[in-house]
Amino acid sequence: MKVPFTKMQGAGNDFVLIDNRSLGLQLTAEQAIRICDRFRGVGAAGILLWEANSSGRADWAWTFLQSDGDTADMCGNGARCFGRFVHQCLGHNAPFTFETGAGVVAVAAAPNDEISIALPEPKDMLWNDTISLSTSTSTTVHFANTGVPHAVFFVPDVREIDVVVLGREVRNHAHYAPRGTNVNFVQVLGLNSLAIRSYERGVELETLACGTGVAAAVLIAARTHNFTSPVRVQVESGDCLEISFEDDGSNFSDVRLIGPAEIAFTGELEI
Ligand SMILES: N[C@H](CCC[C@H](N)C(=O)O)C(=O)O
Repeated sequence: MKVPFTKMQGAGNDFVLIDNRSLGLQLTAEQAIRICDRFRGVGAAGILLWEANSSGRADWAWTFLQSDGDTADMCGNGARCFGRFVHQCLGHNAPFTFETGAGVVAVAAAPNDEISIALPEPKDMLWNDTISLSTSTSTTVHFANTGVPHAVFFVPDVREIDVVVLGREVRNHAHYAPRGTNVNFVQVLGLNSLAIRSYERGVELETLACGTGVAAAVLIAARTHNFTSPVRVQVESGDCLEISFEDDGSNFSDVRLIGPAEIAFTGELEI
């Protein structure tokens, strides 16, 4: 079966998008791994399937498969790419909602040809937690689930971090078992300005950007470094992502991720 796809990237986090509204495609883990393979397939961090929503809670739904073949509840950069893809296919830029494993996400066109998404309400936030690592027995770590789980470490210089080695240790740490966590190393550049490098579960490597990780880092910084909305975050690709939010001092709401989402190329998969 020939399946048309669009390869997209948002701040360097890349995805294969498929309009599955009428195809009835159900990809196996092996197929997803093959498609995402950078040598044998298209190459991507994940696959996003655009589907009809059956719950009545949103306009559309997606299925999100990562490059290891597993599913994940949410993806911030993927959601912006999904927004651009749906806009492109429908031929207009009207706001819409879609259902993810983490709840309903709202998409809107933003200035400068960017896309804005409203993330699910953050949960399980924990700051100034400690974890013992091979490099130090008591390291301060913060945590937030912004659709998917994120550990956050503040470091003096993100360039000095071995993201793959340290990220993998934390991702597989007993502290976050059994589901594991994404891991973010964050440098404060100034008030309301961060640089970040992220190790992603499901890709099992550093990626060039992680949108939900950026959101987690910003919300933690609001509590630990008095950050206020909006916050600009420099990601590993060199792009900048923006997070805006409402904060009543104890709860966050209306958390939005704004940034680029671009089509790289289109093609046909043989499935
Ligand atoms: N790249 C994503 C996160 C994917 C989620 C995933 N890596 C996991 O939690 O397993 C983002 O932009 O938010």
